[in-house]
Amino acid sequence: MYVLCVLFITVGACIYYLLKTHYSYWKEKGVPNPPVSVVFGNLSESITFKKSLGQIYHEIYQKYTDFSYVGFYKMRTPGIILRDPELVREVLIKSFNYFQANDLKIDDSNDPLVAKNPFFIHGDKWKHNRSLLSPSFTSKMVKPLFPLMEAVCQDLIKYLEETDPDKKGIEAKELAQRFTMDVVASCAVGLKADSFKYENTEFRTMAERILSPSFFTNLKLYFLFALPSFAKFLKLKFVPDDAADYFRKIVNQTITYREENNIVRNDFLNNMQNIKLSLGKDLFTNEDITIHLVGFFMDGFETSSVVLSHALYELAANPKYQETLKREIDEVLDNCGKFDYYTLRDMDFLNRFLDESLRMHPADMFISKVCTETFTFPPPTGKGADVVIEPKTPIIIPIHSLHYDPQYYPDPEVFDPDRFTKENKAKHVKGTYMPFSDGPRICLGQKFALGQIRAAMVHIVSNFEIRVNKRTIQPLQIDPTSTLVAAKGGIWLDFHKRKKL
Ligand code: HEM
Repeated sequence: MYVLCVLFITVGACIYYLLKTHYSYWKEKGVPNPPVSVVFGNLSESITFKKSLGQIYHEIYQKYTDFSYVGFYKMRTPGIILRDPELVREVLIKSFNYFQANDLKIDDSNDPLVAKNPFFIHGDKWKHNRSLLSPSFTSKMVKPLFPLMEAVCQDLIKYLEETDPDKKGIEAKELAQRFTMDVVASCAVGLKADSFKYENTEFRTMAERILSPSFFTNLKLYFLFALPSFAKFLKLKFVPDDAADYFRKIVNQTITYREENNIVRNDFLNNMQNIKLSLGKDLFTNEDITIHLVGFFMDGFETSSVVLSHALYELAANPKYQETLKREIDEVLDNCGKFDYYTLRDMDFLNRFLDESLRMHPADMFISKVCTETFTFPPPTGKGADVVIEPKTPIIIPIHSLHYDPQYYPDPEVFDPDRFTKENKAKHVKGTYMPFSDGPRICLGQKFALGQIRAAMVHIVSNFEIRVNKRTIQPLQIDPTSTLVAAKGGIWLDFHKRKKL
């Protein structure tokens, strides 16, 4: 018994020593890092969902003010959190080739419908797919989709007119999800998802199986982001089999119907059919089309809902800006008679407002790249030896932290659209504002996303005065269980119909 105890303690001590020495990686390189817990590194509070990964990175960013970057341990893997905007630009733009991969591993054979989504791939495969998709996301291609977005805006207004007569409040994220779901279904594949009419259409149920935040989706995404090897072992996937089969069926049926009836509709599916025609059906198959359609949905639905719901909150919380926007809308209508893609794109106050809302509430608190070839960083204090960054090192770009750093945005908690006047924008330090990221991998769907968000905001403010319902926890707090940014307790708003003059 005595021998067993000694053996047990010795083995335990050895394991502890090995784990502890493993965590000396950054110290040996002269890079500061916060204290670690054995096994989980710096992520232990995220395991229990006490803090999200974004919140943990933000706290580290705020503590190490004298350094251009900080080391940390993603479980046992040494990673880096950038603090210096110049280094952020180095990683995202100037030395893109060394950091071109996102830190997310997808098992192609287990998750075939995300295998070619640009977000998850890199190298030549990424270049090829990005160049195939890019033409579908230019202003010229998004403009014809505007009438489809407007049709959904009409459904949204009708829904708001008929819902919540006793003003218990409408949850803005849920509202925004219905809106973006219908816009994506219509603009991607020509389907009427009817989310404002019915609670559970098949399209909505299947689409929500992919990304809509629930406890299990968040848990699954957490494993995929923080413990990719474990996620692989469990065979976790972004797109469950039934949802994958449903989208395959929709694509095959719609393509067959359009081909047999010579139907040409200005939408994403039509662009994909044109690629199939130019490359040939063996090089670009219906499965490829399904992959890109699901990608459109995965990349665009939840992100746009987050941004729209927070913009609606800021309108409600700042009545004077809401009235300024209403006046701008009235002026545009007086001058042009109606909205179109370009008139909304060029509305000065609307854009300043949205830029500021995206500063305070970027959908992703951070993006995570991974070093693919050995690279050298200057020393984190500016003095001493350069630091060699080895392949496979995760590099965190802390979008939220840069947006809230008072040296770049004074009084960062104050909502102020004037930060984004033309003159003030020119003074921003490069590399400090990036709700859509930057460089060759910058969000492909930015124009589409902003188009639909502007359309919804303008239609809502034309018809309703928005106020914050008392169910909203103010100031907004970040929900630590959510992968993308979400407000704890939800964003509850009242919509009061404006009287027509
Ligand atoms: C307001 C809504 C949106 C926000 C805030 C947003 C933000 C982002 C961010 C931060 C990235 C990461 C870029 C990087 O890895 O450096 C990204 C990538 C991407 N986004 Fe968006 N996005 C939005 C909407 C959309 C929409 C509507 C689509 C398409 C319909 C889309 C398609 C993509 C794609 C394909 C990528 C991967 C690009 C690449 O790696 O080459 N996004 N987005």
